[in-house]
Amino acid sequence: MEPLLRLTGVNKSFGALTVSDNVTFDLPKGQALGIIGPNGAGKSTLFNLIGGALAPSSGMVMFKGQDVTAQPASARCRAGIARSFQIPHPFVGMTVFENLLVASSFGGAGHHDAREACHDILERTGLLPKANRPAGSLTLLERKRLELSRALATGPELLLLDEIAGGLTEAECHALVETIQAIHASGVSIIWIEHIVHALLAVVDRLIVIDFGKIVAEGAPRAVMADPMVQEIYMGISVDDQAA
Ligand SMILES: Nc1ncnc2c1ncn2[C@@H]1O[C@H](COP(=O)(O)OP(=O)(O)OP(=O)(O)O)[C@@H](O)[C@H]1O
Repeated sequence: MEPLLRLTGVNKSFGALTVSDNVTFDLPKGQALGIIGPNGAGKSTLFNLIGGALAPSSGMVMFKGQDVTAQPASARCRAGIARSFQIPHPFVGMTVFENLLVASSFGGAGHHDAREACHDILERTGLLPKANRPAGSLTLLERKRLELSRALATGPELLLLDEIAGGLTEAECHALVETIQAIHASGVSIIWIEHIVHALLAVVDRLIVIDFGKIVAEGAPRAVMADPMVQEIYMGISVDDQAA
């Protein structure tokens, strides 16, 4: 079966710095994929390349069997790729509901009734009680939920989540994980970059590790995390320390 997303030999450099190094992987429809790696490894850049904020130096991005490599972010959003950003930047002077209405007008969801669709999304993400509040008055958790809601309002088939659990308390993180699990269960495919590994492992079916722009490990999440090479790269535990 054709994958939902296919990256083939994707390269990106900023001057002499290679931040995406021959990245190749498939995302089957319905999968939740986690991406981890040290700071500066090139994870957010990969989202920029998938979402269309950046064009690769070489390589190909295919979505639903179409070559989208040359398409801008707006076209990829209409095609069904939505993204949440590491630092939420809602329209702070607008209400939560208005923020969703704006997002829904950019996507390809083709909602029969956009207001009803936005209402339903806020109910799913737990933000309905805040629908008429200005986005600028929200707490960090609520802003993260709004970021997620705005991405959902575009009607995505693929949701890219960039460190959405960062900065939350343990209880807030747990609540957000439950929301993301429900979104995944509703049929949305997910790629989630996250440093909070236990949150990631509660959702994803597969894990990719990136270091210096390269995929260095890939597979079943717990097997990948148990790989001594991954522990050395990601957690600073050297293979020698473990042997000692
Ligand atoms: N537009 C740009 N111009 C020049 N360098 C950039 C640009 N965007 C990112 N970089 C550099 O590319 C490297 C990878 O950045 P990226 O944000 O993709 O890493 P990351 O893995 O997401 O890191 P973090 O976990 O800290 O968010 C970093 O060294 C960063 O400084």
